[in-house]
Amino acid sequence: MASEAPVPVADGQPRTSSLKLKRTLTQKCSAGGVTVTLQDMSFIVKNNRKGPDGKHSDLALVNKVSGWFEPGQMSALMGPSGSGKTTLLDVLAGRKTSGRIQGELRFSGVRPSAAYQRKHTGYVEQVGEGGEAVEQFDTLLPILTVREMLLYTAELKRPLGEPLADKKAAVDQLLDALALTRCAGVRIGSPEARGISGGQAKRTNIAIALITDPRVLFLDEPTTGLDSYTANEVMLTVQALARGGVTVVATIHSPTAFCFSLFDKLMMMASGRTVYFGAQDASAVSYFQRTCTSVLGQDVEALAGPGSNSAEFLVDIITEADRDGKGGALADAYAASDLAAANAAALAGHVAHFQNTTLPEDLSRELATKTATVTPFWWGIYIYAKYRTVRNYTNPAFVAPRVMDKLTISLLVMTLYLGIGDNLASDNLINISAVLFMWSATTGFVAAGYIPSLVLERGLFVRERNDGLYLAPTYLTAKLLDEIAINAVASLGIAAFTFYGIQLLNNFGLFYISYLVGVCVGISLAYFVASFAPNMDVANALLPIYAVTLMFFAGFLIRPAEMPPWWKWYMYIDFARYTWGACMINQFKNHNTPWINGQTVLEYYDLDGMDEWTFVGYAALFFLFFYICTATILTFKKYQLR
Ligand SMILES: Nc1ncnc2c1ncn2[C@@H]1O[C@H](COP(=O)(O)OP(=O)(O)OP(=O)(O)O)[C@@H](O)[C@H]1O
Repeated sequence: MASEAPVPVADGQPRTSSLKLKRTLTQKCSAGGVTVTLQDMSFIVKNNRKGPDGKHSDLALVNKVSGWFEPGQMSALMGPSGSGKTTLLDVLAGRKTSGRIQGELRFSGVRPSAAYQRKHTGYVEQVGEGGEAVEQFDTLLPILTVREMLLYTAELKRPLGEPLADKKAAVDQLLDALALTRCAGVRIGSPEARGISGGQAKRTNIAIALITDPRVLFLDEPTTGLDSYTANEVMLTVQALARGGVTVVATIHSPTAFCFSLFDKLMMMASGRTVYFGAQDASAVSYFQRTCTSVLGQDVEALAGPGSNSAEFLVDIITEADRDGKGGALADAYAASDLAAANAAALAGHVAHFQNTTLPEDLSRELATKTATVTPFWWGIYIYAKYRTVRNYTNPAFVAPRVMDKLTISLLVMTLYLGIGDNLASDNLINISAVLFMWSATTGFVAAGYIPSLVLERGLFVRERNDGLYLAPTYLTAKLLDEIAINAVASLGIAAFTFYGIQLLNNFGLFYISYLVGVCVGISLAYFVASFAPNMDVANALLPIYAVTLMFFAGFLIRPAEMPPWWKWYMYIDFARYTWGACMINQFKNHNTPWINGQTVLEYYDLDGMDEWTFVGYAALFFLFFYICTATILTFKKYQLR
């Protein structure tokens, strides 16, 4: 493997069109690169440890860090574990959801909008921490192949007006550049049904971050969990991107000597402060040799002898100093050094340069963007259906639970109550009321089956929303439509089977629609619970408790007239009362026999004078209510406190 020398690319200047490394990588974007400047950047949180005064004081996880990252170069953020590298990267990429940011962050001299940072920078999150390759799948869709995953992302994140052929070409280039062509047609898979390898999953995540040809690419621990060959290969590809004009900043822990040699610039941190910012070459090692001798009183010359890995040497001496409580002294030494003075002058030069530079129009527009997504709401729904719904509907693991739950209940109900529906003898009325009650109330219980679909793909949702693929309501609507369509078909067959098997009376259409509305309310209820429950266990415990309350207050187990006044209100917010009530009115209205007057039955359950379609409408309002609540939670809840 061989690396390339940096090619300076000025801001606003076209990036090089192609590069020959191990593979050819073509940068389609001819717009300019971006220089990221940071002046005295701090990130402050409330310390989660109480101070001597018993209070939680402010703590700077990143403390007055300054520097710049240029297009065409690859910069490494290094330092001991917990030194604030990821925190700084999150600040640069606009991914912080808590804390206070201070200082000046500018992209090509412009303060970027939050939407710009999310939409136009590529960000590969740290996944697979501790070498756990499995976690790298959390942000990918197991049902899609690698190519489909990239095309799905391209269709959501690249401009709507771009022809599909161009999007496909961009995907093919990325597959080639990241050595994913051989596994392009392989399903991504999951821990249960393995598809691609951990290294391929990592490279797929990088390809996703590159799908829009971003001008700036942030990578958090891109080589974690990869073997040294794959790590080198991935970083070589990233270097090719940098040489193509992308500004690359990566946190990196223990790079191989080869990986480390690919970086042009180094920002070393300890306890949130800069201890070195400068070139990644022999000067970095000699800087620390000098500093350690003078500041720490340690002769570290021998450690960096020939053949030693300089990345290891640098991280080791900083980690050791930090553990000995001398990280601050290293940071002070840097602040007082000639290097820091030269850096400050160079940074001031960069800032001044941009004050006198007119940026290309498209770059200025990008930097000022206020919209978080590239494509509109309806397109998000269409793309979800095109890639995910179509695949879901041919996946037995998706279809079977959605049909089997209804089929099982229907078979049970049918065989238990066969042919009793048109027998209005007084001793049969309770059976008819009971079967309609069970039929309606079970929609709340079976809804628990829809919880995993939201909880288990939370990592994916957070990543895709952060990347600006869609807004929360788009995702929620697409998922609900996916569920409603399959449930509408399954419910039709099963409702017909039940209605005619039991020989219920009056309008089958009402019976079917009221059941379908009940199923839809159940799904939106499940999503609502899944949206705020911290995990599957909590969600699975909450929903059945609520479903039990629905049974009590529907008006069958205790009649409304006998409900204590302090509980009666609950009946009105019980959607099972409306779906069951609609079926009861449908069954008994206008049915008078020598033995019984249908109206009397309805009066007995306090359903007289009600309209069945109005009841269905009331039930549908619960769907709307849960939908609005879920969309609000998905939009505003900080699933990752970072
Ligand atoms: N509220 C808080 N109070 C005190 N310390 C905190 C708080 N939030 C985060 N930290 C600490 O801030 C530090 C910065 O974490 P960060 O993930 O940025 O480090 P890192 O250098 O990327 O580490 P690693 O290499 O292990 O990923 C950690 O030591 C973490 O424990």
